[in-house]
Amino acid sequence: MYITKTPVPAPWRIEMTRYLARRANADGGWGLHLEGRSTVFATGLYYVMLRLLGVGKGEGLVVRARECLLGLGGATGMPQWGKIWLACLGLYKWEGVNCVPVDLWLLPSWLPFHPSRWWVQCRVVYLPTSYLWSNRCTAPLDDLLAEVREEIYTTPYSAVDFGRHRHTAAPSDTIRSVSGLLIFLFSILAFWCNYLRPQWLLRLANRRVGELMRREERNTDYNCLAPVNKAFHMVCALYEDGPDSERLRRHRDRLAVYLWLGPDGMTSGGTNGVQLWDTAFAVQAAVEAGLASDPTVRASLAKAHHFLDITQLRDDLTDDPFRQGRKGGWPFSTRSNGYVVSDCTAEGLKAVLMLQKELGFPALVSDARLADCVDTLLAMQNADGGFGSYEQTRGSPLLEYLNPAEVFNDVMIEYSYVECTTAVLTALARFRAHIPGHRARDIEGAMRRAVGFVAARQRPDGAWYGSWAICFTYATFFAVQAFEARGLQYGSSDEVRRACAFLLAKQRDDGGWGEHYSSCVEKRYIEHETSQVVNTAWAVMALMHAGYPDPEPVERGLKLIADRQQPSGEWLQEGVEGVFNRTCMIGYPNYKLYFTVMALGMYSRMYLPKIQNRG
Ligand SMILES: CC(C)=CCC[C@@H](C)[C@H]1CC[C@@]2(C)C3=C(CC[C@]12C)[C@@]1(C)CC[C@H](O)C(C)(C)[C@@H]1CC3
Repeated sequence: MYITKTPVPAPWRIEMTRYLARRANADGGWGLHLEGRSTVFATGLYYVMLRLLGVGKGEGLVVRARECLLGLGGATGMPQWGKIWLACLGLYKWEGVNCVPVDLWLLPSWLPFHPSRWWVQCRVVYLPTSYLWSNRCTAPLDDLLAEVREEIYTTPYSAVDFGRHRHTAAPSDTIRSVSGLLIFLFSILAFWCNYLRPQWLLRLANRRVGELMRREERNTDYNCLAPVNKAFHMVCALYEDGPDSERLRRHRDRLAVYLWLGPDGMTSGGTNGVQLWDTAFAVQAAVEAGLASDPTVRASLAKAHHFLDITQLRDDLTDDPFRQGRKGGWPFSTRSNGYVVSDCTAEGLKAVLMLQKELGFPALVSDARLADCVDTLLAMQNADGGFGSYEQTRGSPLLEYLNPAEVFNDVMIEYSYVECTTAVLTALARFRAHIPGHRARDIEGAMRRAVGFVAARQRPDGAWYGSWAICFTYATFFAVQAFEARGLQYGSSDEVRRACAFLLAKQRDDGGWGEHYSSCVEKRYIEHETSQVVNTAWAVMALMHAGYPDPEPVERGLKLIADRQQPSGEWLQEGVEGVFNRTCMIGYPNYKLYFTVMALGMYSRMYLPKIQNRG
């Protein structure tokens, strides 16, 4: 907003500053995520943000943040993604940013390292940043920027030798080191970009990148895939189309979709919301708990049903060869986001099937549209039998050697995930039970290969590693459902028995489960200081899906969940729930509301009748 001279409304300034003040660590800095220790990446960018929001150099929040930043070595240690922003603002020189050449997008797509083969979240970030880097887009220096320049380094700005800091990343920020191969390639590419590449080729590549960017904007109603590429696109729109352009105006109109005003102030979400995902699970929880006969809940389910109907993606994109087929699928948030996600599609499909085929809701979504959904899912399966997030895997894991980001691991290509795979498998099973005539053999084959993938991913200790929430309890909750969908439970499957043994070994004296987010980072089960209702809900549901014969551990877990429910009906916020890229945590504040209800409901459906029969 600062670069494009988009005024920040006064309430936003106040609330964003309040958010940063409430979320600052004791050392004055901020981390990569809500609970993380301070890094140069976060502290440096938030420092600059506070200053641009008008907070004075001498104010406490800013003074403490500056001390923290300089204590961590100053902004030269910023990872590449942060350096790009500083360079756009003229607070860092482009010669100190490793190259992101636009030329990449002119290469033929059969090349094994072509950007179309990268994970879409990564690809969409390097598209606009290639434009910004290759054209050295820099905001004009003004008084404020000139001041801030002098505040973020341990030496005066003029004394920083930026060219020497291309590969510098502070120890606090280095989750992975950039490969020697890439450092070598960077120097060749920099030479090409700086000295050899003819101007006409730069113009051609700029035009190509511009077309691809406009396509992304058009296809997402100017939201773009996520806030990271959205912000870069908005700056590109200024440089390509000018300050008064229609394109920039449309970007401005779509800023607020990412902003979230909560009790701590205003922040940005990782997406334009969690609408489809939360709706699909809330529906499943209500159905699981047998609440659909309650008139209030039924009215709310009817509205959810309408939302599921209007959020389904109804067509494939004809103008974008890089995009996965999406007809009949569901996105994570809203239809305007437009990107199909395998497990969002699966959970959406399950919710619609429950409502329409099991509870007698009207057929808003026709069988033909449900069949489109299944076709799209089947086309997303990977060669290893698993399912990725947005697309089929298109490149080799060797591409990780070309990952230029210091802060994110395993982001270069799509991988198969246990959670996504199970979600799809269970959705296919439910679909086949209701519509047995559509591609029954393909579905059977896909299910067989999917469960094979899940089985192969089980760890020797019986658990599965979770990629999208914390962590082993989450993935194990999914994985046992994959076996259940194939008729395999405690009595018939060794894998399921080992999964139960793992979970039982982690149950705590108070009956709950509590997993700390560092499980994701360190890839081993790490206890939280306290039991967590969300982990507990996943663990007891896993035991129930597994058909674990003894209800006692399940009951003890549910007792903890019930005891923590507030008189208002809600559960209070506990530790952060989600994760991406192994290291970055992300909140899912509704998990504590619907997974708890789902667990309680599942028990009342499965066990209570048996107990009542026993008298
Ligand atoms: C690269 C950066 C920092 C971009 C912004 C963050 C995005 C990459 C994150 C934010 C939310 C996020 C974790 C999400 C997902 C992918 C990565 C996202 C979009 C997906 C869709 C992957 C599949 C998962 O099963 C699930 C559906 C839970 C999540 C939802 C949120």
